[in-house]
Amino acid sequence: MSRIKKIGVLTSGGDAPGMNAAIRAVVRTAIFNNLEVVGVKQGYEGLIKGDFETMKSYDVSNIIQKGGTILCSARSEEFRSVEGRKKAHEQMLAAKIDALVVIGGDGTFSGARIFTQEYDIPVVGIPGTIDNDLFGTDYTIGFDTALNTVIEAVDKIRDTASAHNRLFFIEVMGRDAGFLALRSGIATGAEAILIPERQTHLKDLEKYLAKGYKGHKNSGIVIVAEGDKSGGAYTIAREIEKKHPEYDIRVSVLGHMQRGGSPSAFDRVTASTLGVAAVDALLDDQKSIMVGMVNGEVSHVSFNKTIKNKKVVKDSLLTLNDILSI
Ligand SMILES: Nc1ncnc2c1ncn2[C@@H]1O[C@H](COP(=O)(O)OP(=O)(O)O)[C@@H](O)[C@H]1O
Ligand SMILES: O=P(O)(O)OC[C@H]1O[C@](O)(COP(=O)(O)O)[C@@H](O)[C@@H]1O
Ligand SMILES: [Mg+2]
Repeated sequence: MSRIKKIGVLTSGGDAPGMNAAIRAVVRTAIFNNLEVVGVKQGYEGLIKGDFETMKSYDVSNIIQKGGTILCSARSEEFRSVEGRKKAHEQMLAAKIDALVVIGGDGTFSGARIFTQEYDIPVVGIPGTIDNDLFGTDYTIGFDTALNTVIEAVDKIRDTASAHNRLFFIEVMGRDAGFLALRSGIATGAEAILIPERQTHLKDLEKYLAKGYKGHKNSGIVIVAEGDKSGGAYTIAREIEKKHPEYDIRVSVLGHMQRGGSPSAFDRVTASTLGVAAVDALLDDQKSIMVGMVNGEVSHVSFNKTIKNKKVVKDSLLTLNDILSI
């Protein structure tokens, strides 16, 4: 029999579509198992301030389809300090919260790992980030929705690019990760994809463009991940413009619209599955783990493993785009 009676749930880091579906699943699974559940507002900031709200089943009605997070999210500087985490622990003791479900990305889990090393509190993580950059899960909640949002935007840009015979550099999110750029590039038939995990030389990019955009096509799309080493879409566009004044170049930075919107069916189902799995794991006395999806099944990966290992970008996908973009 688990000793856990009351759990807290929070969302942290960049928000992602499907976080609400995960909150709903955590709250309802906890109640189903006769646990009390409190929502912690604004991620670790709320934990430090004791910003807690008891949640009932009806508090999570009508949220499965909503983007953002009803609990709000934050990037908390204070939680990075020993004092900040001490305050968070004191607030948890005062509210009699025995365990936590944290929904977020790699940073959120790094914070959770340190917290569980300092204090003996069971914490289970649910991967929620549009970046899909977590080792130990094929998908993170929000990635599929963001991907579809990017695709819709790029398709529209392609229409106007074709009408004017233009070359567009489109910047998508991903400070450290190129998964969104890579998949959206393939799905929109981009002429080139630039991601942080690979160095693309200007000469190679010029070659692609000479073959594709200036070869026989009436438009060109280069997808640039925010964190690409070339310095972002504007920088790389300027470099190409200097060498090729004959190209008609435009830049579009998609920005935070990529993080909003109603979650896709895939993200809703993944979020629901992982929300249930997270509470089940706590009831099973597991701690310091992330629940994820591998080959369609729920996986359990230690925070240590998911933090220390880097999810690998498949070379085969880059090769595939090289073949298809000629
Ligand atoms: N090394 C760390 N120690 C303590 N807390 C951390 C650490 N790294 C991240 N965090 C906490 O997790 C929060 C979310 O991390 P961040 O990287 O912004 O987003 P994500 O979880 O989506 O990757 C940070 O604002 C911070 O409060
Ligand atoms: O909203 P902010 O603070 O500008 O952060 C932007 C970053 O957040 C993300 O959207 C999501 O990153 P995290 O999930 O790691 O928080 C990145 O793709 C992007 O680089
Ligand atoms: Mg992150």
